Amino acid sequence: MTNPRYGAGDLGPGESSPGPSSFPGRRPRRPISFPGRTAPPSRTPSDLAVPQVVSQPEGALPPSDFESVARQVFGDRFPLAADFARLLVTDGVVRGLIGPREAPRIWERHLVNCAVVSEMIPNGASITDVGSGAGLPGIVLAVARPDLHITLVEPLARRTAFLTEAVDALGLESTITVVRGRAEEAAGNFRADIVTARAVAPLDRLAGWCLPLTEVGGRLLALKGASAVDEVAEHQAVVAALGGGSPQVRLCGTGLIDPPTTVVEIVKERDVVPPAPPGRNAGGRSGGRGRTRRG
Ligand SMILES: C[S@@+](CC[C@H](N)C(=O)[O-])C[C@H]1O[C@@H](n2cnc3c(N)ncnc32)[C@H](O)[C@@H]1O
Repeated sequence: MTNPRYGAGDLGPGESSPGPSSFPGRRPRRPISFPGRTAPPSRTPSDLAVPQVVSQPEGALPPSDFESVARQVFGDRFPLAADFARLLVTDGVVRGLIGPREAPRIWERHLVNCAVVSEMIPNGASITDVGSGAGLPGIVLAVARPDLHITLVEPLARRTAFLTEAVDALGLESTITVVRGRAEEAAGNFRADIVTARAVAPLDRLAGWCLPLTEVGGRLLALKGASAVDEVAEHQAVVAALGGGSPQVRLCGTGLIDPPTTVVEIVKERDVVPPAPPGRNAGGRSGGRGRTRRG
């Protein structure tokens, strides 16, 4: 079973470590096909007399007892959500981005679980999704909310290739940008009203990566599992030192999904100059406690 703290994406065999950062993102192109949506085979007149049943891979459509919830959450974008689901349970599984056991629960545990977070996102907001993996929650939010402008930050080439192909296949090029790199390397390159992250890192590390990418007055929305309350208690002093306000635990999708999605919301109150990495102190030797500000 997937650890909710670390999410659906698995660092499986063959995962490469990130190469040099690539800001802005590369967009390798390789077409993704949609099983069940590809051109039908040529038919003979006798074929036409027999109703064709197109079989769907497991998870491509929501379970019947969950379909009304999925339709309610995605509205008229439900068919696009189904395209993404199909992609995740086919290419996503084959390419090791989604565990095969996630397919039957892809809608409830992943798609709808992420989409309900849009309750907390105002119209037209800019979003940076850190550690998108297979596009959770970034692509899901773009599917549910065409008004958003979303940047997906992901260091692993195998995953950015999938993300880029998925964005193209879903026709989301005008609202999503894929950036290959680590969040901490992206600081200074761009900022967003809201930074999302799901199952990426403990809250202290996450705040250190994400608050520099957040506009002052903007928010970090960290999708967490049952650990949320403990993480807030453990890390709120670090969050404050990083310029964040008091972290609040919110629930999204209450009455729709059980359990609702737990989100730790942190308002960025001020900019903080990050400490220098070890070995970069003024004397050029390791062991320094912080950066010397010049000028
Ligand atoms: C467990 S996966 C979660 C993926 C996705 N958010 C989900 O919920 O399924 C963690 C992701 O964070 C990415 N990641 C790890 N360190 C990162 C960093 N410093 N900056 C950005 N992404 C990072 C990993 O490459 C991986 O795709």
